[in-house]
Amino acid sequence: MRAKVRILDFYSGRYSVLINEEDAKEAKLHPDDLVKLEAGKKTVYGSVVISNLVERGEVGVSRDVLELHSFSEGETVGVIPAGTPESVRYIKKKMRGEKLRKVEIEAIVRDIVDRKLRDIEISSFVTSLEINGLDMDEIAALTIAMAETGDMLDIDRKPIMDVHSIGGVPGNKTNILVVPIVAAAGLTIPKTSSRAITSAAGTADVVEVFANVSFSLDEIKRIVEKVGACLVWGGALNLAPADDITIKAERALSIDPTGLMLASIMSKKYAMGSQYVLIDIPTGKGVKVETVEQARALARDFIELGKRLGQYVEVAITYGGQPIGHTVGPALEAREALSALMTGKGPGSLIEKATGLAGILLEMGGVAPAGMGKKMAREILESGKAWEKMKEIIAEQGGDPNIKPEEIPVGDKTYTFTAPTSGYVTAIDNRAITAIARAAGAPEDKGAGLELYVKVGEKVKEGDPLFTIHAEHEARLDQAIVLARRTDPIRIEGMVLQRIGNI
Ligand SMILES: O=P(O)(O)OC[C@H]1O[C@H](OP(=O)(O)O)[C@H](O)[C@@H]1O
Ligand SMILES: O=c1cc[nH]c(=O)[nH]1
Repeated sequence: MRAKVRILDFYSGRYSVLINEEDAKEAKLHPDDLVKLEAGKKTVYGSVVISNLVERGEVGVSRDVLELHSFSEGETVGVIPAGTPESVRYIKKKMRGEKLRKVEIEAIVRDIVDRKLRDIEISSFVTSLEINGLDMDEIAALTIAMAETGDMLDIDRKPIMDVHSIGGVPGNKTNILVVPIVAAAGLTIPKTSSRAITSAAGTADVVEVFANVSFSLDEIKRIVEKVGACLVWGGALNLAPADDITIKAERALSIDPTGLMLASIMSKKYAMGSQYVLIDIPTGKGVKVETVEQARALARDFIELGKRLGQYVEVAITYGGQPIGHTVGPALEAREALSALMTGKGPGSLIEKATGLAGILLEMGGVAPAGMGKKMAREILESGKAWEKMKEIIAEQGGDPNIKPEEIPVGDKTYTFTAPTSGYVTAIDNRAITAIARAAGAPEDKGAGLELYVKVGEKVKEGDPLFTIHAEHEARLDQAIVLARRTDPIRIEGMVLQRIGNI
């Protein structure tokens, strides 16, 4: 059928195409059927919503659809039932645990990018990868398909360095320090990050507190050519565009299937033209990788995938047994990261990890002799050169380089938990900390999160503060308090852990 476009002022979080009830009956269209809107050479896919909000002969498009193509009011378009895409058959094949061929993976990625696959099918794909996994041939095919369905950055500088964490550990603002340290040493590092996947704040969510993170590829090229670095959100670019779409499904399920994680990270690095890549694998209880053996196996996969893509990859297995630094949540983490850059001082875990990772990159990039990278990274941080570089990045990304970290607003609805007894902190539950920060509203509410006052091994007295929850709304604070009471995320014990009787 042909119909006139009516622009409807709503976002539905999906690509909604409204069809009048009578028209739908005649065209045998049902709710959630996939339809193709054809306007000249441009084709857009969306899901049918049957509604008399539109007249007969009209097709209503939501604001989401307009993001794919700027239809004009009254424009005549073809509305064509699209049927089930062939790629759904391949998703089912993966559900049965079968290996996918390269062409099948390419078809799935193309259909994700073209929005031919709906949320339910994308969630099924992500779930099938969580359950049945991918082998290295499939991962390489997925990585290349994800990169090649988008744009590629071409920066005329060498070497191009990059760093990426697999995430999972709460408070991981580390790369906000690593990038300016490495760039201050004269290396080029165009860093893209995703938003939170399983955590309460991805690096892009944190940087967005004090600078813009959404740029076009041309703008990124300009920023990186000028200051040697950026800290931007990969999802804003047409860079590996399937990534941000699958991440939405992952975030909703709070899962990050290993094969998809490899492809997600490495497709972004490939598309940015990165030649030397450092991968951070936080390892410990309650994060994505719990044992050093698992971390080593994953490291080998990253290195092998890098070889197939023509990239030199090194991996750092880092301690992830408790949160990094003392803050969790976008604004609180932004305060901590900026203050560490500004003063060269901060929590041991943050400084130690950031200078350790930056040091490896300085050695990989050939500006520090072997074994001297960490020392050089620390000098760059303590001398204020990293902060000067960070100010340049902030200014280029539209933020205020004179920002005062302590003035960044954080959630003013607060509640502090105290030690119920004297003893030692024997464990901090990563998963519970993340869940509490998310219950408080992070990452969407930038001011929500947690401030932690203790680390594992520290001695506390009864009544000492353990952590404060920050929220922007009372209701979210209440939810977070209930969860914190239920999960008891900081374990305090005396030196005698258990008494075993003589029976
Ligand atoms: O912890 P979760 O949310 O699972 O993982 C997502 C985070 O991990 C990576 O960190 P980085 O950008 O390398 O610093 C991603 O880009 C993102 O910021
Ligand atoms: O960018 C990232 C980081 C972690 N996991 C992913 O899937 N992508």
